[in-house]
Amino acid sequence: MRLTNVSFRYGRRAPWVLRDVHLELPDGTVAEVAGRNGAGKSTLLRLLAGVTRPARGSVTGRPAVVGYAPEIFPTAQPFTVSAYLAHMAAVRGLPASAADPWVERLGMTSLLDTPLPDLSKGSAQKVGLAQALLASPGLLILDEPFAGLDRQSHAELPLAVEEVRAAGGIVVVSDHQNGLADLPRTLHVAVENHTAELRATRDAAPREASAVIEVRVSQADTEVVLRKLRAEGYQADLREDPS
Ligand SMILES: Nc1ncnc2c1ncn2[C@@H]1O[C@H](COP(=O)(O)OP(=O)(O)OP(=O)(O)O)[C@@H](O)[C@H]1O
Repeated sequence: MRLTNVSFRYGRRAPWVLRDVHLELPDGTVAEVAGRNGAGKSTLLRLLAGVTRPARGSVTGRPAVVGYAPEIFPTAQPFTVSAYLAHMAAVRGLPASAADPWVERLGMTSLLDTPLPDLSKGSAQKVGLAQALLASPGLLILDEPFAGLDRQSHAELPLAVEEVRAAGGIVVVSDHQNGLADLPRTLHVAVENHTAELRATRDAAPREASAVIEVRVSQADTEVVLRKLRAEGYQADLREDPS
């Protein structure tokens, strides 16, 4: 996906927020967007997501399915959580059950009958994440996704990000909370002086000397065990049973 000469301002006489941005994001990458407050991170994320169109320049190669979770989820909508997620699935031509795995992984089952305006900030954040993830996006844009999240969803989100990346997708995240610090192969995008630039790749912090432990589990438990280990920050891989 590529931004070519992209410029944007909020109104014809407003100052430019971004000018002549050139940015290339290869498939299968996670890009972390950083910059001071007001630098234009959220604006860049909206341009990438296609929610906002550039005043000048072009965005090409955007994957067909885009999931976008804004910094603040708009709760002033006349839906319960389940009705909202079913609606968002239907908009994407999917059955309501498409949201089920995310309802479970983000620990939202008890919220399903809650009207959106009654949600706490953290719960609203989860609904925003679930609607962004439910269609298996090829481009996932997350604006400060860790703010206000509880422990379960805080642990689950890096796994979700890694799944999108591993499937060849692009993930772009602004993340003051550093919730993705352990993910390898993260690109770093600096937003400053009205532009956005790729900086050196930040690899995950080098690990201390490591060891491999073999754990045998029943076929049915593999997904659960892998997820738990990864949530704890371990590198866990599935190996065919040679016996
Ligand atoms: N809807 C809007 N109308 C007018 N100006 C806006 C609008 N949204 C953002 N801006 C302005 O554009 C600039 C960039 O804002 P943006 O929200 O993209 O920055 P940010 O880096 O995400 O900031 P923060 O870290 O505080 O979230 C700021 O000067 C902001 O005031």
